Amino acid sequence: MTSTPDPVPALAVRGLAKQFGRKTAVNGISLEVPQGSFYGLVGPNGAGKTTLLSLATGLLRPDAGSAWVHGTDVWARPLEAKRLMGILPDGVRLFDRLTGEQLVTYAGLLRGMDRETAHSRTKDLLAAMDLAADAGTLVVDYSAGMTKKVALASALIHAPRLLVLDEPFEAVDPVSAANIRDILSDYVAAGGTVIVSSHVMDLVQRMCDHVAVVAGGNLLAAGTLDEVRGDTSLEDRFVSLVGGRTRAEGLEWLRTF
Ligand SMILES: Nc1ncnc2c1ncn2[C@@H]1O[C@H](COP(=O)(O)OP(=O)(O)OP(=O)(O)O)[C@@H](O)[C@H]1O
Repeated sequence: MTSTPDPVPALAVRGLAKQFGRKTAVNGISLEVPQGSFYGLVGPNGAGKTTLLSLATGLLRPDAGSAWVHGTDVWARPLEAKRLMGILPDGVRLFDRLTGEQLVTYAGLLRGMDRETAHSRTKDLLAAMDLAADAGTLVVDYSAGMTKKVALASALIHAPRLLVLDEPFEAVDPVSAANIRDILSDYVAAGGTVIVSSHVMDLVQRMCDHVAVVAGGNLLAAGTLDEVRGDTSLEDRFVSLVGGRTRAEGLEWLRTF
């Protein structure tokens, strides 16, 4: 017996747009993220990646457009949609006067988990993130990379079907990053879907099977990794799509010694 693939994308967005004053951060983007994909979102600084992910996950209200998670309208049925998602937002404040252990457990309790399950999953997650020794430390005293990891643990605790991770590897050491990559790969192999935004092309190229390139609030390319990069590297394709390579003219004063 052959099973037919589920045609409902893990995330679908149509015509998402957001303006901040006169700045168009996201300029009517439509995109589909297939179930079971490891999807990379890349773009230069200020491209609109964080804004796009915030609009798509219900953190920021769009001026126009819609988003669906596994067919559930994010803005019409937010509770249902959020139950399906684990989100690692960029730069959002955590309850940092809790210890790492309290914060992750609290995330589980907020998701309606019983205390025992929340405790045991917290223990597993802190060990997987190499934070077990700092479980009792206040999050405010964590380093940037430790904070990123504890936020990721909080996003994973309810075993969501879709993980949306904004710059998950920023400030994370290479050993922890490799451990996190393994966790995410296993999660995708088990049928979960991951969306990561990243500036690190090499990482996206090694980890992701799909990629979207965003610049100036527009979607420049999207598809499987091979469709987007063609026969070049993702980095070369990115530079040719986005442009912006400049010679350091006007900085002659920096070479006067
Ligand atoms: N709250 C805000 N108020 C005003 N402008 C904003 C706000 N958030 C984002 N912007 C602007 O929208 C544009 C897109 O920003 P966004 O943070 O989405 O980019 P990004 O691709 O995530 O960038 P980076 O890779 O540097 O994190 C930028 O020009 C930014 O200055």
